[in-house]
Amino acid sequence: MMLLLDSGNSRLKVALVCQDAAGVWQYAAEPVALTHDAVETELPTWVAERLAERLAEPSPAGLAAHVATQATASLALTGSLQGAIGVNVAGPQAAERIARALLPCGIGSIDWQIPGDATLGLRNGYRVPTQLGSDRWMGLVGIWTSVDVQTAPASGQQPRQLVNFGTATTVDTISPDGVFVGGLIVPGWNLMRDALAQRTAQLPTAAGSVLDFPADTHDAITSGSAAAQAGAVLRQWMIARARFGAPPALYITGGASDAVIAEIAQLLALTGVLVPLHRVAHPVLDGLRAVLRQRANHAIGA
Ligand SMILES: Nc1ncnc2c1ncn2[C@@H]1O[C@H](COP(=O)(O)OP(=O)(O)O)[C@@H](O)[C@H]1O
Ligand SMILES: CC(C)(COP(=O)(O)O)[C@@H](O)C(=O)NCCC(=O)O
Repeated sequence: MMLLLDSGNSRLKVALVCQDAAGVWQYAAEPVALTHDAVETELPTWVAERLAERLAEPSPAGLAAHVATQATASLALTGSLQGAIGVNVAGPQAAERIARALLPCGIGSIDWQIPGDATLGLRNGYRVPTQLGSDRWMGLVGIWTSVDVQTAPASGQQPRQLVNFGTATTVDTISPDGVFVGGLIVPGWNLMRDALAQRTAQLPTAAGSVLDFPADTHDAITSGSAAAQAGAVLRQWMIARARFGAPPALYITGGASDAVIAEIAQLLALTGVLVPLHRVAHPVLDGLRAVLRQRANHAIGA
């Protein structure tokens, strides 16, 4: 079993995966999102509980408590974890905290991924490839390779766009021939509203509705933030459609997706083209799964 980590600016997303008979790394449990403040207490417990469930050991709660409080986990647990691979955009302190939290689970080091020129046939068009956020890159690898996305695939001629409504909002485009051609970084849904509340004298932290013609302060801020988020998506979608001559397939992810997805759908409907919005739960973790698979294939010479 391997541990996958997606350390974003707000939350750490974690998954345990194991290889099936076909060599595909499958989720062994539903991935979880933890705040960074909770990593030291909750991460080792979560890992131990999931491992214990998988190994069908008795008293998972007891084992979890053992791992959380002791310097070393039971041999059966630690022995079943082969390692940890991840991406981190939350800074070195977050990485250290995660590494410390995983020591009792038998993880001595984490294989943090950095974007390169190409991964699994997807080419990185960033001017300095390593400057691209590793979560953005791994998310793109995820929608480029994921089995789950094959259920809602882009045709070979279609560009693909991954929109991540996280702490920041990113809107990234893959050309039909497999090049990440660039993308937007926009203040995220909550950052936008927080910035207005913190940097103006009169504006509150808004709790309004998204309306066409907002007529009070809360609705005006909420609608304005949703419009800015959706406007960024629509801009990239229209530009990519013009550039590649085909409507991009849109993949939506991130903690704040629910707040804005209806606004995007409404704006896209105004374009007169039917554009399905594909929700993807864990594109970054999916990308990491694909990287693991590639490594295994290389190891056996496939
Ligand atoms: N139900 C929700 N509605 C709106 N925003 C949410 C909701 N749940 C989480 N968020 C926001 O989503 C962001 C975190 O999402 P996540 O995808 O984990 O981001 P990151 O990868 O940057 O850590 C935060 O800004 C958080 O406030
Ligand atoms: C753009 C991001 C802040 C998004 O982080 P997130 O909201 O997912 O936590 C992150 O991917 C990042 O720090 N990127 C480095 C700069 C770049 O991608 O150009």
